[in-house]
Amino acid sequence: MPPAISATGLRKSYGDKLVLDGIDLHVPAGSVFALLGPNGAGKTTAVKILSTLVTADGGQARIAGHDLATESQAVRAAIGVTGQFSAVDNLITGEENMLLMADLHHLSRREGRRTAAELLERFDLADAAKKPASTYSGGMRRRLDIAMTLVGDPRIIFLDEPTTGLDPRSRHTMWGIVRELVAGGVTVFLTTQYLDEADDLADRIAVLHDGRIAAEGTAGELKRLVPGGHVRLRFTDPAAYRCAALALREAARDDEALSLRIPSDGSQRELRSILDWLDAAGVQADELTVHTPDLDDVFFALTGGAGVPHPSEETVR
Ligand SMILES: Nc1ncnc2c1ncn2[C@@H]1O[C@H](COP(=O)(O)OP(=O)(O)OP(=O)(O)O)[C@@H](O)[C@H]1O
Repeated sequence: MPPAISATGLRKSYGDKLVLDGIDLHVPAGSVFALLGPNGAGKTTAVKILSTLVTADGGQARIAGHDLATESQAVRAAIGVTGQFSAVDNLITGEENMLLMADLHHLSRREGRRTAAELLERFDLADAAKKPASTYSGGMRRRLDIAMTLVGDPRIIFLDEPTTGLDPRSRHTMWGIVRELVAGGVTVFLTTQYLDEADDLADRIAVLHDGRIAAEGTAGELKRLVPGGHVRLRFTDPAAYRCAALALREAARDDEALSLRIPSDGSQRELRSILDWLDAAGVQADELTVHTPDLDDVFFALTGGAGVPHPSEETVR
């Protein structure tokens, strides 16, 4: 099977603003690929190019085995796109939107009704089917958008920031939808600004920064790129803290918080040696936290941003 997407050297400028400065992408069929980047990084531009909506200034790409430049019709037939440039018409009902899509795909009236009903049901929109799309919540609208895309039974789906602006429950619903699509053999190319989303959903992740792919790999591979693993010991007794700080010379001190940060890969061996040392010195730490690098570390290391708080720490008391 050809890769779902393979692109080399994609370039795009708007006026004198260089948005994509030669990016390579390779997405195996049946996988989830996340293009990760902050606002304005060029994610939407990449999606628009790969889905034939915008022409690249340079580079080549094949989508589902078809050349993007010379076989754009075949590319269009193989893909579905949903995202910031949503296809949902707010003035008509969810069902009417679906039937319009069915018409566009030349389904018979009967087939169109059946497909529409099936998809509306699948995306939990059956109850709202007869209401105008303008009354839908953000989550419902995204679900309708995806349902409309699926009318054409695409093998590759582009989801441009599928969860931006959604509440946590709708985000998780959307993640479930992506997993279902992939279980059905669809390839998903998604863009996101959320590290947890890429971590959770994607087989491979590319970080877009300054118009280039700053790094690409599995979440695990990316996390191994950056240092940042450490063990943090927290004390409530200032004397115990001082005693530990004097002995553990490699530790970074935070005198105010009475905490020590020791570089560590978080392995059992290293944890044991820290605990052994504490025991031998008769020092009692009140809290021990193991921090392994997460995608935040990767992202900020690659894009030069400042650190952010880490919700993924595991605390042992
Ligand atoms: N049609 C256009 N004309 C001029 N500039 C554009 C056009 N489309 C995008 N840009 C610019 O290109 C840059 C990348 O935009 P793009 O929408 O691809 O970013 P993005 O990563 O998808 O960000 P966002 O999350 O905000 O959508 C931005 O600076 C944007 O202002």
